[in-house]
Amino acid sequence: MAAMENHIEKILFTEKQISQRVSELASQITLNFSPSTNNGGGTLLSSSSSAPVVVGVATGAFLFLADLVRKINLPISVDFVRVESYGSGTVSSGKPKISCDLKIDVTGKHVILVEDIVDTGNTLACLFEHLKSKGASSISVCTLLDKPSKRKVNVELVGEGKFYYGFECPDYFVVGYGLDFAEVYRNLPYVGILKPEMYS
Ligand SMILES: O=P(O)(O)OC[C@H]1O[C@H](OP(=O)(O)OP(=O)(O)O)[C@H](O)[C@@H]1O
Ligand code: HPA
Repeated sequence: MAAMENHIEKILFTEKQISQRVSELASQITLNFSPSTNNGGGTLLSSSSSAPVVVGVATGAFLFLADLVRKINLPISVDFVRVESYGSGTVSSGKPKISCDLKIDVTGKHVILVEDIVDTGNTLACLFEHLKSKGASSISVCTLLDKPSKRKVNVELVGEGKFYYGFECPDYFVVGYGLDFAEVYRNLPYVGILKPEMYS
């Protein structure tokens, strides 16, 4: 067994499960943002409506974003924003800091924020305020993991925005597929829990 795998207590979501779910999410997004598609969810984007700007929240979303956008069949734009609130620990500082802003002007655009995980919701709340102040016409969220048991803040979706999520995450601090502990383990191809001694 490779060295890094020896650090893992349990795999929660396998590479195959993640890949399958990413395809499903990409299909849903493609359908919901296709011009003149009445997708059953009530959204009807006119053919003049521009394709969304997909914004990855660095660093954690980098793998999910890369896999997701390759499966979205729309002429989207891609950008990044960097927000930090966990540092090298497992508890949110409660004060996310935007340390790198978007390059693309999102005024009047549909934005899809791509996250690896929504945990307390602090990061999302901070980004929503930021994107609203920039005049995005709708803000959706697409997160691989949703951890509702830890939620402290809920955001109100903007415009026709929707909340897409891959899996509900149990109440553990998880690593892999972009998620880190102290900047390590992001390159694991699956999501899992570390052995207790690894967190110390
Ligand atoms: O809902 P919350 O409690 O705010 O947690 C979610 C955020 O925490 C992590 O980012 P982090 O600040 O660790 O930075 P990183 O993406 O560089 O790992 C994760 O990537 C999310 O962006
Ligand atoms: O469970 C988690 N793992 C890694 N990073 C995180 N950021 C918020 N929650 C988590």
